[in-house]
Amino acid sequence: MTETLLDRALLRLEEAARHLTIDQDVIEKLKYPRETTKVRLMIRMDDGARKSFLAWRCRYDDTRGPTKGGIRFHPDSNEAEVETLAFWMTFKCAVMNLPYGGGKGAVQVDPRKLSRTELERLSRAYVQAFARVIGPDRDIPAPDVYTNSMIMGWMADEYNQIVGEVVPAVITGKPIALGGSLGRNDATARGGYYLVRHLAGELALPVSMDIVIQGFGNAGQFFASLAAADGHRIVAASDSSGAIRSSDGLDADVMIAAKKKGRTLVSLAAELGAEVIAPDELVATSCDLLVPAALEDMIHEENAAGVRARVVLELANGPVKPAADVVLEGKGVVVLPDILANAGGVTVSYLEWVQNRQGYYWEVEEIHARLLKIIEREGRAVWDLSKHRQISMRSAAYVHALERLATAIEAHGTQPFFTS
Ligand SMILES: NC(=O)c1ccc[n+]([C@@H]2O[C@H](COP(=O)([O-])OP(=O)(O)OC[C@H]3O[C@@H](n4cnc5c(N)ncnc54)[C@H](O)[C@@H]3O)[C@@H](O)[C@H]2O)c1
Repeated sequence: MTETLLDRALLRLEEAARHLTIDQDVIEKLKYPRETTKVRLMIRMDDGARKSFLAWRCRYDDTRGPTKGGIRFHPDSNEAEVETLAFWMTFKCAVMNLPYGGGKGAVQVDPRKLSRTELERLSRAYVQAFARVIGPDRDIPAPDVYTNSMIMGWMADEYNQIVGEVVPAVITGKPIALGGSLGRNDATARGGYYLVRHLAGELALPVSMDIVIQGFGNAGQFFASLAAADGHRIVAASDSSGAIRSSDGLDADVMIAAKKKGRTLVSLAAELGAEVIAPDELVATSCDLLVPAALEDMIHEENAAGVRARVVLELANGPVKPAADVVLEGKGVVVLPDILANAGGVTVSYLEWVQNRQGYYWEVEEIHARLLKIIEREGRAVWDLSKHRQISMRSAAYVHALERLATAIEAHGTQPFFTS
């Protein structure tokens, strides 16, 4: 049988369990998703035709609280990917000590081929189908790849219409006008940036870093902007059209402005005085920090040996395959793992949910300060654990999360069905 993405993700759980004395019941509970709902969404296209799209929502584990996780619109989305992303969310929320379990959703669609009205109908159809699955105390979606605050706004509105009341806490990553939080748009990148800054001394990173960014979307662009503002250099970057490189540094503002106009990075090469390179050359570019911010499995057995970075910051979910992890560890490259490195997004989503429930909204400085405090506290704990046990940062992050999950699973108790 071929190994799925979820099989590979579960290797991390087994690895972490070896470092802890935990009941086998805990592993049995975390090995499988609690529920995955699959539906076929039917929408009316602009030309009057009906078209259907497969969609899923997975609630992987809700031991520590309502399930939480984004909704992805992507042509390659599938059930195994949704369940794996939900598994990662379970551990991510536990690493950050957020009172949530893990969930995830997806629609198998290329949203770039839909008109705005078709996209809105599809987003509303998703909520119609999953209205009984989601809820502010049950399962709370958010944006992910190729979804954004506008889509979350439509989804929140649809939910409100179905239940007949205003329930902003059902979804995070909403527009500010509908109860979204200040500081949510750049939270994933900011969390990763705060983490690198906090551990820079331990990681022996220079004051001015050379940075390579793979995937120049939401997370990648905000990371570039934060890093450039502090005087670091972006020496290479890529999007789905290809990769560009310049040892003199690429202008982050120019790239971001061009991406907003729908241009590709490759089309900018001449203007930026950059060369166009192959995707694997990007990964092999000499730098201090490599930031994968695209999709899963982008650093694999074939290209891992070429990595010439001191540190890898996983802004994407699952960008380094387990086999590549082994190669990187052998080369002395430190990987700051996704469940910690990109947890800034769900952390500020949590702050958005808190604000929705309390009905009082914080200034952006308050959001940044709270994010900083949480990421530094948990980042430091994972770093100390990794040094203390002589294990990778990834294993340490999983151990840190698994301890919390195990405590919660045990605290729930077991119903004595078979006792006399
Ligand atoms: N946005 C968030 O809050 C958030 C939070 C946590 C994790 N993440 C993860 O970060 C990653 C990126 O998410 P995002 O929200 O920035 O998505 P996005 O859709 O805004 O950006 C993805 C980018 O990756 C690029 N890309 C796609 N295929 C590529 C390829 N083969 N090579 C190079 N680039 C490629 C796309 O062109 C796009 O620029 C995903 O793994 C996502 O799960 C995002």
